[in-house]
Amino acid sequence: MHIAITGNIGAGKTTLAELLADHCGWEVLYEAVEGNPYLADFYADMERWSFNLQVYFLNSRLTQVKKIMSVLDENRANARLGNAAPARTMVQDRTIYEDSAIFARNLYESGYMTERDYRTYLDLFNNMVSLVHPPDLMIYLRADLPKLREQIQKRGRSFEQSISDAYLSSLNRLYEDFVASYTAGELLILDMNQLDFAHQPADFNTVIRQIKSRLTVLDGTSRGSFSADV
Ligand SMILES: Nc1ncnc2c1ncn2[C@@H]1O[C@H](COP(=O)(O)OP(=O)(O)OP(=O)(O)O)[C@@H](O)[C@H]1O
Repeated sequence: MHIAITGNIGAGKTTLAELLADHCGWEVLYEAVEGNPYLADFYADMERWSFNLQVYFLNSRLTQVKKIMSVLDENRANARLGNAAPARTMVQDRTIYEDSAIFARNLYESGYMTERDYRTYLDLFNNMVSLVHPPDLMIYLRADLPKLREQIQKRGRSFEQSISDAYLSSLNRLYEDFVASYTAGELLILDMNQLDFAHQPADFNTVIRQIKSRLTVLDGTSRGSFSADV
């Protein structure tokens, strides 16, 4: 099973992924911030570094997807052979779809990426995404601006403190568009303005119940596909 957590900067994806790993024994593929050679430069000068960062993220996301595909292949082979090994569930902290439909699109629409670079990026994205299966379940963490701000401040990464309200709001608008038209797989929306699963066990139980009920309806459903246009 492949589960993805999607949402704006500071929405709580990493926290949820960690809790799911602890509670359900699922394996998480995190978005590596340490070691990202462009992120700090990008926040200091988006126009200069937008294309470089997007290519970097595309590649790292494809690496994750290849790992997930190999685990799912292994699950299927074990099931075919009647092997008793339990099927592994992989949790992905942000998807390749968000890089294109939200971050790259926002940079292009805000004038931080040229049309030439954006078209090249989309060609690369569409080529890559044709090899990718959507997750079985996508969990969208919806959070308003004050919530995102609070989280970004609390975690205190220095290069993220310069992120503007306008940037976060544009991303939120694109996230809402993305989720409204997402039909490639099962989708669960969690309202992070109301839920505090990191500190309230009752909230975490509610989330777990909702995830489990979505997973039970998955049997027998077919998967969709995804591509992007300028
Ligand atoms: N395609 C992208 N383009 C620009 N910035 C990106 C892209 N993907 C990720 N980022 C940035 O990389 C950093 C990743 O941080 P992290 O993995 O902690 O995620 P996050 O979005 O802050 O999630 P959360 O707080 O919900 O766990 C953030 O600053 C995020 O905005």
